[in-house]
Amino acid sequence: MEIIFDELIDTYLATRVGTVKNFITQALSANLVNNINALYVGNKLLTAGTGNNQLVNHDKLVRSDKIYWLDRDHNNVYENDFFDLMDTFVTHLNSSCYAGITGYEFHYTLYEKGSFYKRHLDNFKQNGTRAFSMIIYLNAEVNGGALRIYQENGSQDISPNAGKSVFFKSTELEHEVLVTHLPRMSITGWLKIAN
Ligand SMILES: O=C(O)CCC(=O)C(=O)O
Ligand SMILES: [Fe+2]
Repeated sequence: MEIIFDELIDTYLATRVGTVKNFITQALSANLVNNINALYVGNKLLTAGTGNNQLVNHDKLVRSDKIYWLDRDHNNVYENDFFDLMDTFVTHLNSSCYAGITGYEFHYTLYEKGSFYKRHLDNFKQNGTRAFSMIIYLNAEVNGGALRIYQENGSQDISPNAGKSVFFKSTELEHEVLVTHLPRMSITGWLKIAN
């Protein structure tokens, strides 16, 4: 596991965008997909908003994904496997990079066919507890839906394949999700620092 964590951290340090394949196993990915499908059928997924907590706009021109927050209290074995993995990663990140992460939040995300998320920044420095953005992709099959990351010297497209994780500083990099031509599933989250 440490090798995978280090690849994510090293690619982040080298290029400001960390990526690694097989951050989670294909088996865990498939089980998390099943969870999203059950949430979808049970009508539990919420329309995602933009902006801060005081003012959440459900602006379908900006983003059209649907979300559901993970929680250990759900007592779902796969959700807890995911949290266990994240706890190990955060411990490793804090001890190897003094990152000072004190918490996190993660939601399941479903982009239905035709959905997208326009160019944005995940956090503005003023109210910043979201230090790092992290996405773990779950799709066995991908068609469209790349994550496009903008840097000064151009942009980079990342294909959202099952097991892959992406990691970058939330205040630093603008990015967007291109239109997906298949349902696109992921876990999206933020590693937080104390305010
Ligand atoms: O799913 C992705 O690739 C990125 C999602 C994203 O940018 C966000 O939820 O803020
Ligand atoms: Fe984002």
